Amino acid sequence: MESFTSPTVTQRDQILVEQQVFNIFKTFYNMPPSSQSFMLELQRENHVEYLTNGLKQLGPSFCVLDANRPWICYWILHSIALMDEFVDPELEDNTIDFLGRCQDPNGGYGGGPGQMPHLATTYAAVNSLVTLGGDKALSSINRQKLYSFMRKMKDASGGFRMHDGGEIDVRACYTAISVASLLNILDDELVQNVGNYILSCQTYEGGISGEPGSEAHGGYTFCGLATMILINEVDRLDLSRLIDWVVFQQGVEGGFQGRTNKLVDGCYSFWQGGIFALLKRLNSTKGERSIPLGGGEDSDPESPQTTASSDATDEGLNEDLSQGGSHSEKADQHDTSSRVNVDKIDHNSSKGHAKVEPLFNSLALQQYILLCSQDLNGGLRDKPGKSRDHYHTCYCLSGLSVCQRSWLGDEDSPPLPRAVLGPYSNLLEPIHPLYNVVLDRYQEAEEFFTRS
Ligand SMILES: CC(C)=CCC/C(C)=C/CC/C(C)=C/COP(=O)(O)OP(=O)(O)O
Ligand SMILES: [Zn+2]
Repeated sequence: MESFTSPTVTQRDQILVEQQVFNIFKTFYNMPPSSQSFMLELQRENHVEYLTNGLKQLGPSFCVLDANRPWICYWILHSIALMDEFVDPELEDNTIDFLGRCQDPNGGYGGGPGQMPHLATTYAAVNSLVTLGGDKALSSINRQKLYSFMRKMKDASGGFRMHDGGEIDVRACYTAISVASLLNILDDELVQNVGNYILSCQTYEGGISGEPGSEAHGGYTFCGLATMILINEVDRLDLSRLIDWVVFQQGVEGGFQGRTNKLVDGCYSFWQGGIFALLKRLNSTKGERSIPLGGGEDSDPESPQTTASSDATDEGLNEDLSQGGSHSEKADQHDTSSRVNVDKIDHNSSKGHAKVEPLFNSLALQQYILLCSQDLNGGLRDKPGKSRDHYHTCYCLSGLSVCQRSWLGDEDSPPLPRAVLGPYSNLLEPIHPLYNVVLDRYQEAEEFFTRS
């Protein structure tokens, strides 16, 4: 992965994007209601066609982004799953076989058949197989070898290397810990000192950088926060400053920027939006941790004020960007007693949820995704003027799913229609925010890897 070298944007770049976006909004608001409904509609059929065509091209002759083919599988399969669609059985079979050929005999997955195993493509391949689901896909993963690959990637400092001789960064920590957790092979050896590494990457701004001394960035903040939750050390982070940082990354356009003074981009709908989904669920984790989020003094999950409200309030949905009241208190001491991931976010429990108000403007983000990032012919993009691609399609849709549920206290009930911008048919499948896989696919995998 390249280091971030693109310069801070000039005021002119910023004004140009704002103008472009506001022109889109102006045109939209001047349209008759029937055309407005069309503009806000998720063009499911076109997206599925664009994605399915992409998947069909993944053969030996597919050379574009050659070292990224498991990623292309994941971006496409996850996007299709978010829309509750399926790929046909032959294509599914071919994809499982293809990923099998990317699996290294000594564990882990490379960017294509015969390529050196890499933690990022391992994460993409595993998430792809979990998304496909079923015995053939899930049992194709050699978990024993994968575990030994991960041990080889573990550095004495506690961090992980992306590949043999590769860079150590927060991405590597997240991809290793996420995969190990999902496959039920996470243990003390893998976890050791990861928390210290992530902690050393939280910057003065409150967000998390890719490596110590770099700039806070949404992609790394998501990775760092998810990792800390998975290893049960989240309360070591300064969550209050992290929240302050992330709420200020939402632009006037409604979309998120990845870092301070940069342009908004559709993919941060998930990298930044997913952070809110993680924070929202911290109060519903099993165990003793309870972090008050936007509920101020209502930190007791059993108290009447904080008992889950299964729906959003009218007042709340009409509010503009809600930045919440008091944020988290740092716990006095972190609990490392439970190294293995017993403290996962519990999506099956409807008990103990704090009253939820999003800490970001969920409707404004949905508007940015649908009006500015959506290519009506299929696929989603960074911003107006850019081309659609599978990466942005995946992360815009993942962000949209997060937005649609950002008011839900009880994840088991469907969102209110007014929490979903555009027609209710825009509603996407829920994801597990720690792994970014569709929730029911995660549940199938969890069950499979618990018993096998
Ligand atoms: C699981 C996994 C591998 C996660 C990776 C998360 C991550 C770091 C995402 C951001 C990657 C990206 C394309 C940054 C753009 O930097 P830029 O400088 O071109 O753009 P900017 O101006 O928006 O910062
Ligand atoms: Zn992007």
